[in-house]
Amino acid sequence: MADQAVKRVRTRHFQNAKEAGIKITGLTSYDQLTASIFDSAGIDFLLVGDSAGNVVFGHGTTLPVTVDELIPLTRAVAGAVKRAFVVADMPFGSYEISPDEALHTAFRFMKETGAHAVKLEGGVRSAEQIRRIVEAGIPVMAHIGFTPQSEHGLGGHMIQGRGEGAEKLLADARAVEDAGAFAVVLEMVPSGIAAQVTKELRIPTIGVGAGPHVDGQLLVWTDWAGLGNGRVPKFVKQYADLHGVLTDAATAYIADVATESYPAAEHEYPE
Ligand SMILES: Nc1nc(=O)c2c([nH]1)NC[C@@H]1CN(c3ccc(C(=O)N[C@@H](CCC(=O)O)C(=O)O)cc3)CN21
Ligand SMILES: CC(C)C(=O)C(=O)O
Ligand SMILES: [Mg+2]
Repeated sequence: MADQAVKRVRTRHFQNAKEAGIKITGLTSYDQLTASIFDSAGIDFLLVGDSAGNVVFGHGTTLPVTVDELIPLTRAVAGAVKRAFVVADMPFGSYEISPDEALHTAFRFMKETGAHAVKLEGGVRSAEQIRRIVEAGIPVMAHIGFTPQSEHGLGGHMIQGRGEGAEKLLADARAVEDAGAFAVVLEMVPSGIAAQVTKELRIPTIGVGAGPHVDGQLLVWTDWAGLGNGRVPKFVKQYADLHGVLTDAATAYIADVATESYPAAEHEYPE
């Protein structure tokens, strides 16, 4: 019985962590195996990101990803964790039209997946959506700075919040806090402005390429584990070389099968 008493991470733990100066850690996950590994290791939250468009489905951007595609992935992750807080990323085209549309999409994720919160992109422009979802009792993680769903509008993978952009970033940060977001992702912003936003807000800031002076960090797990083809954004630290490990394993397997080294006696069923 005792080991069933793993205390789940909840929104108040994000707030408490900020107040206590304890860093929050997050990774993306899209399947039950990685979710279970990261959860057991003690990660605080898992984001089922629309970055699945890049890393699961092989699109060049997140734009083609649909709610129907993310729901089964999110259900797999939410079903695998004992402690981690699971955030469902709302994809491009599933919340922008109106607060009603945003709430409808958030309801789908909450009812059909077991996620604990939703995330959507945009500051001032998404504030009414955030407010509506929060009023329905669903926690919202906001996402400002570089917002990948707007990459064509922003002109590429551009650092946000520099120069004149600092005021816009601060306005976006204040807007999502006022709208009731429990945390905010700051993506690809200079460390100084991220530090300023972090100091000004009561809610925790989660950095993705925002330097160390934020309340938590988040990375796309396949970048972090070196599973991709080597091209990762500057802000990524690769903690493993899964691309190399799996390449070596596949090469060895192909050679073993060719030479009948695999299967060996221990892999055969007796007559
Ligand atoms: N695998 C993956 N990792 C991510 O971090 C990520 C996704 N996919 N998909 C959704 C968004 C898109 N993001 C990205 C994608 C590319 C860069 C990038 O290549 N940045 C370059 C500089 C800009 C450029 O030349 O395009 C860098 O070196 O930081 C950054 C963020 C972050 N998110
Ligand atoms: C990069 C993070 C913030 C994200 O939105 C995603 O993985 O989709
Ligand atoms: Mg995303």
